[in-house]
Amino acid sequence: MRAPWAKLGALSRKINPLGTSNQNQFVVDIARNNNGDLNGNGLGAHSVSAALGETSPRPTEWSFRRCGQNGCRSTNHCESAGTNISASLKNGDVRIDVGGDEGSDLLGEIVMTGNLTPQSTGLSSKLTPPVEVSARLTTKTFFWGLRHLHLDDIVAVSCHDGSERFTIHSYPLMRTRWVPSSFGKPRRRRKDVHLIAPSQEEAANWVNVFGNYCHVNVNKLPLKEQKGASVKEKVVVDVAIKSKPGPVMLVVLNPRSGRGKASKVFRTRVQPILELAGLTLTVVETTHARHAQQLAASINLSTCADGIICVGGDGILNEVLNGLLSRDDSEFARTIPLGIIPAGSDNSLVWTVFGIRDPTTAAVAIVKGGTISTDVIGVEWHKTGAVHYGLTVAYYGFMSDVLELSGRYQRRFGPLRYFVAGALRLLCLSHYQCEVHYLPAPLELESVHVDHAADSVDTLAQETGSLSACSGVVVPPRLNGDSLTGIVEANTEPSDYIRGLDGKARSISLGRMGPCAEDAVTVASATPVSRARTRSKTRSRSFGLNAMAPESVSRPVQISRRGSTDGSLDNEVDGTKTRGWLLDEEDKWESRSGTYLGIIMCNHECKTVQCMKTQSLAPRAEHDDGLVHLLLVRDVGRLQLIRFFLLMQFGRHLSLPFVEYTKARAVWLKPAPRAHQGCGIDGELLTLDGPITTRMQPFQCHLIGKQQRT
Ligand SMILES: Nc1ncnc2c1ncn2[C@@H]1O[C@H](COP(=O)(O)OP(=O)(O)OP(=O)(O)O)[C@@H](O)[C@H]1O
Repeated sequence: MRAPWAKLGALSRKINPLGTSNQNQFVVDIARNNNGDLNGNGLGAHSVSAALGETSPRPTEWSFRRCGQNGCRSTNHCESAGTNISASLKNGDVRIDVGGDEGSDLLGEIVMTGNLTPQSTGLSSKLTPPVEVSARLTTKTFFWGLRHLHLDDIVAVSCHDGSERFTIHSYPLMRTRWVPSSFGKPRRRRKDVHLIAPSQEEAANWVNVFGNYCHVNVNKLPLKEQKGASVKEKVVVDVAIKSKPGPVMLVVLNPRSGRGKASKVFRTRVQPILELAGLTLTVVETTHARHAQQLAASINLSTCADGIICVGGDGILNEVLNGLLSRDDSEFARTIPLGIIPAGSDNSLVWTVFGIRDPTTAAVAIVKGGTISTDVIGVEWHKTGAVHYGLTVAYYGFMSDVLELSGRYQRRFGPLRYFVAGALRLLCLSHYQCEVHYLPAPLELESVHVDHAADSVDTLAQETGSLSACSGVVVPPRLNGDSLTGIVEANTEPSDYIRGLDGKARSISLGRMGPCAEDAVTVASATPVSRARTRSKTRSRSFGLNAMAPESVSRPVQISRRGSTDGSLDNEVDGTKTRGWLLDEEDKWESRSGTYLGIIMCNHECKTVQCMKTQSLAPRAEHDDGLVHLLLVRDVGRLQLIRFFLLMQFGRHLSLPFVEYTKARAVWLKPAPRAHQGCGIDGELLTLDGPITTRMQPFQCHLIGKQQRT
């Protein structure tokens, strides 16, 4: 692990405005400790010289200012991080405020300082007697002597009432010692730091302060630690140790996911972390497909109000989400945060949104808390009005065929089943005829989505009124009637930007496409006259022998809308009454028909754990941008399909001439009658027995954890 001093050294070199190599000309502001002792900050004279490089001479002149602020008189407690000591090395040019800058990601603000004796374990405890070192806890890191731990890696502190000992439990990233650093990846491993405070009160103080950042286990010191430790007779100390009860969560575990080792992974690597951090868990192992959905649909939510942890792949999370959203109290159910422990095959969501691919890191992230809100896509079956929700991707074509076949190889090949099924499907490649219509995202939505990433979609929907309410997308609150006109204009002539293609890529694609490509990429203009007739005519042509022939497809359906009592709108589509999906702003819909290899609707980037780090299905997508990222892959044969998947490993497949990429607000899809009828949503296989519409939902789902620091 790289020492922060090294970071500081790098920073000080970076910001030297004179560009000189003379490191003496710096003034370093060091957050003080109340002993007036620089060592107390973990930045002693040794550290400062280390920060400034080995060539720096030792500081010759130091000036100290004592704190004394806010009645700070404790011998080992100081919160006045703003008070600094200037350690003048020479005539200074640059100030580095080590203590005060939260954004610098260096050391954070000081919370507590003091002296502690680390207790070494094993052989080293016999060779080296314990030595008292200065310790410091900041808002980001805990330092003791020349060692440190990031607070994000600390999951709990254990102590005994009336003992001066306490133990910090952490899971930092560590390299295997005997493996050279250029090989092998650092992994999270448990590291317990046993410390002895000078007195019981000080130990209680330390534990209470740590309690603000992690769980406190009282009277649960590890047995190893208690052995030989002088746990004194319980005495009443002035400072009581505060320990809050941990969250109560439900764990839904799919024992069949991935290689079928989810149970083992959970018991050995995840459960110990969650229990150490004080979580009260109810573990349910699924016994059959849809078990998780039934469970989430029927469980008493008060038993898992703090969250539901899904152990498995994207499929099990999808089941839980759909179960929650199918409840009568779905408004409340969808506020329950969902945690993910990646033990499945793809684990696309947790890898893309959190940058997590191993169960230990995921468990630590859940323990540390926080949530990330992510969009939810809803796929509605027009015939029945049923809606299936997803968090990752919905697809039709080659990928859904592969998904269907891969089910047969789950036991034999585990996560590799997708490759096996993919290779087999490639050998006997099918052709997928379908009709697609989509509502492109307005330019404004594309450019402002980042501003609204933090806002709740619900709030925005309320602020923006009918447009967002109807289409289920986030519309910037500043849009008024005038700017809506702008959207209409922007959509009547879709720009390259709207289609997600830069000018160069677009011209290259068009150049390479030739007449055949033009056929499939036909943009329908607004044709309000005799819609119903045009539609039936179009359909008969779309699925005819020459499906790639140039054609302009008109609106897919005849819609009539009625307001309903609950404020939503009913639609009548081809005589079938459906609710909630609206082909609003009909004149803006664009249409495609023909033979495709894939129609892919992404909710986020859709990275896959099994592939390269650079792999991304929709490189421009964000998990909270309120848009469906649509990829249309035309039927171009095996070699081009292989090329597509190879370039996807580097996120460069969008520049292929047979790939059309669009940011959309809604997508209407209908496979040809005799075409393949399978559709995949987050790895769940569903049957298409008619047209479906995919669109963003006006609410988000909350995932437990925060993005991992790189
Ligand atoms: N006990 C079980 N037996 C058989 N199937 C199950 C069981 N529990 C869940 N399933 C089904 O297994 C499917 C796949 O589960 P999951 O997504 O967790 O694993 P995965 O497919 O390996 O991972 P990924 O979706 O990331 O590729 C789910 O759709 C679910 O319906």
